Amino acid sequence: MLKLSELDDELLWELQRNRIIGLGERSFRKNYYPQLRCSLSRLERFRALLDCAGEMILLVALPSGQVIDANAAAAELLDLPLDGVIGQRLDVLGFSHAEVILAELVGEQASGGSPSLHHEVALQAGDAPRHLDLVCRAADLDGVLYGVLLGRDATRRVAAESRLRLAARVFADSAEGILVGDRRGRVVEINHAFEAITGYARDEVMGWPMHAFVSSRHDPGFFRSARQALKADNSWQGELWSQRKNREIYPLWLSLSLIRDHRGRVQNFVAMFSDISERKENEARIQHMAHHDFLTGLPNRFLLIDRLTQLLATARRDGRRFAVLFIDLDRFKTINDSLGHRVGDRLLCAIGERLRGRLRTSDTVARQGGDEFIVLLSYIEGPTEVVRVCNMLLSALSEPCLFEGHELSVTPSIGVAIGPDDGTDSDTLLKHADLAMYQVKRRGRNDFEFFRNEMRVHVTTLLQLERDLRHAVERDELEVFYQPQMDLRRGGLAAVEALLRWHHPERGLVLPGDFIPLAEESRLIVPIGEWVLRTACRQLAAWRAGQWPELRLAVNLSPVQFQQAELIEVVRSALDDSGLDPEVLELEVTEGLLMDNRDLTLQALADLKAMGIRLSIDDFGTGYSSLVYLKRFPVGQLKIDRSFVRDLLEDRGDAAICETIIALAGHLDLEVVAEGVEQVEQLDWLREAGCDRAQGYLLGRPMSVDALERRLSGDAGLLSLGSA
Ligand SMILES: Nc1nc2c(ncn2[C@@H]2O[C@@H]3COP(=O)(O)O[C@H]4[C@@H](O)[C@H](n5cnc6c(=O)[nH]c(N)nc65)O[C@@H]4COP(=O)(O)O[C@H]3[C@H]2O)c(=O)[nH]1
Repeated sequence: MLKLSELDDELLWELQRNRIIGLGERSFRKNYYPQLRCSLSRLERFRALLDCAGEMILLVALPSGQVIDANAAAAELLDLPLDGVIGQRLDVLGFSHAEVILAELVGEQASGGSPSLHHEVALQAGDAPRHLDLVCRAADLDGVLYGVLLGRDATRRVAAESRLRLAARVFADSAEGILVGDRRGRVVEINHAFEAITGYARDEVMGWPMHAFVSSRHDPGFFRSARQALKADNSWQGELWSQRKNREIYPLWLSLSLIRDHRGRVQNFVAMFSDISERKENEARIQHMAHHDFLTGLPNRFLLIDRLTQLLATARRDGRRFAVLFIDLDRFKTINDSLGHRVGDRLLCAIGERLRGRLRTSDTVARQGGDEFIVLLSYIEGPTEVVRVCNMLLSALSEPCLFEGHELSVTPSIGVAIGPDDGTDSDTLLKHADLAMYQVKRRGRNDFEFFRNEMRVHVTTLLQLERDLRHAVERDELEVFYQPQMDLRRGGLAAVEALLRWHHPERGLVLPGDFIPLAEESRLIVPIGEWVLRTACRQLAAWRAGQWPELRLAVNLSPVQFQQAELIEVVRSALDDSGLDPEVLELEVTEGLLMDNRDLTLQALADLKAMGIRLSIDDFGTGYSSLVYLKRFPVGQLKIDRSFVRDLLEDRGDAAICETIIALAGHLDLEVVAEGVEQVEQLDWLREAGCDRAQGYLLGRPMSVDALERRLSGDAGLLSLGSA
């Protein structure tokens, strides 16, 4: 629409003149023209006024909502030229709920009232949506109904409100506790999490000083440094001890910030914090686990080394001595193997408790693993003090413990090293205490010994022996000897037991007792055991093909060999290679192995049975046997330990044990072999008692192949004895 102000005077005149029909020129000029001129000017001023208004003004037809007129602010707000606004309907111009507004205006007018209606509408004008605060009113102009809409851009306010709402939501729902303080640090607002963490309700704490929540554990220096950081950076973060309403002290992680006004004056404090007690507990638990033995809860090797290092440092500084006690439990393995790991574990815990209970709190009791404990006696006055402690521990640890109906007792072997005299670093001290302990074991256990320098020589020898053993197979230094077993029922040679010998280049013949434990410890027994089995199977096949077609073979298997997944494959392949029938092979295992509940062992025992191999229990009667195991496992033979055979003629107890084992085997349909038969009388006694086989020096020592063949083919051989 053309504005009146834009028309030049002449044109305006023409226009007005044409409109005024029937008035004479003169009369018009005289009577109406000044009046008209005045009205037009007013109209023009009014128009300019509307256009100057910052608010949008729309005149819309009702009920259609078509814009009849609009001011400049409307065009600007709608982001359209004015003539793009006029003539358009409100909904087309992007007004949300235009229909509702129009209906309300019509309704209001119809009901006789015409109050202003307030609406907040969204306006989809241009790219960015805007918001308007609308004041609407219906107006009847000369009988025609119009709507007058005054609108103010509320986009910024709506956005600010929405931001505020969001902030309020975040504040309320935050899992972190939030406290807002005024410029003097008095609480003016808290959120729900604050209430949940501290136990205080909102109303209780309003106006409290913020420092009321900090525990008195902190010294003034702590607050000083926090204040300095706040001053410099407007924020501070750190760990803090706080106190809940129930007086519980707990750790929290706090972020404190300052809010300043435009002149830089502190207006508010905002404290955001989270309860980190759980995290701290977890950290402490992990820390504890990393430094303590899982089973006994005692310090582990890491912590032990740490304490040992500290003792060494103080010893260097102030010259005080301390003692390292290396404690190993005698024959613990037998208990573990025979009664199971559960009983073994409980015994270890009981020993740990006893050690802890008998020593000073300043001393360290650690578990190295297995049945080894280490005690650090800090600051000792002299050797007599250590002797007194060792004697006390010897008697305390050997007191019996009662578990699940078993009365168990173990004795300790204790090796002592004095720091820093016997070593200036932790490794050396531990090694020397270990060496001393080893000497106790060799001397017969259940005692203590101080480290001496000569002990080192012995250990070096052992290490050398282990090194040599590694090469023994490839250097062809090993040999299988065979010891005959006599059939006591029919006479004659029933079987041979394969027994390993080592021809050491410097030491000469080394017996198994001196190297099998080393081989087991280093797991060298696995390849060596395989070599023995293959060699013995080949030899048996040769003998069976020749002079002794009925001969059987007994081979020792170490528990360590049962820990290799390939054991069954190795046995099968040794049999296949030699062409032997599995029934002729007897594998000797210890009683303890049957009590080993490890899957690998149980599976291997079952597989051996399935193959048809006979299992023989070596040294029967010396371990913690349970008859249940004899039933449960595919045992075919018991070997009476030679300690019972040795004195059976003199000792009624030993004779009774031999009789009982023979009777037991009879009932369970097992074969019995008596070991260590050295006298003809023993042999006769065993035969009388119903023992199936005998083995011992009387019938032949373990021998090389040649020696055995010579011995058994001679007149004084086993056969002649057997027929005696
Ligand atoms: N005093 C006395 N002793 C007798 C008599 N008859 C036999 N012996 C000895 O008793 C041991 C019997 O073997 P073991 O109980 O299986 O005990 C064996 C066995 O447990 C182990 N061993 C030997 N060879 C092997 C092997 O190839 N593998 C494994 N894993 N262990 C083996 O070493 C142990 C000791 O073997 P050796 O020194 O050969 O000792 C042999 C044998 O020489 C006797 O009448 N009187």
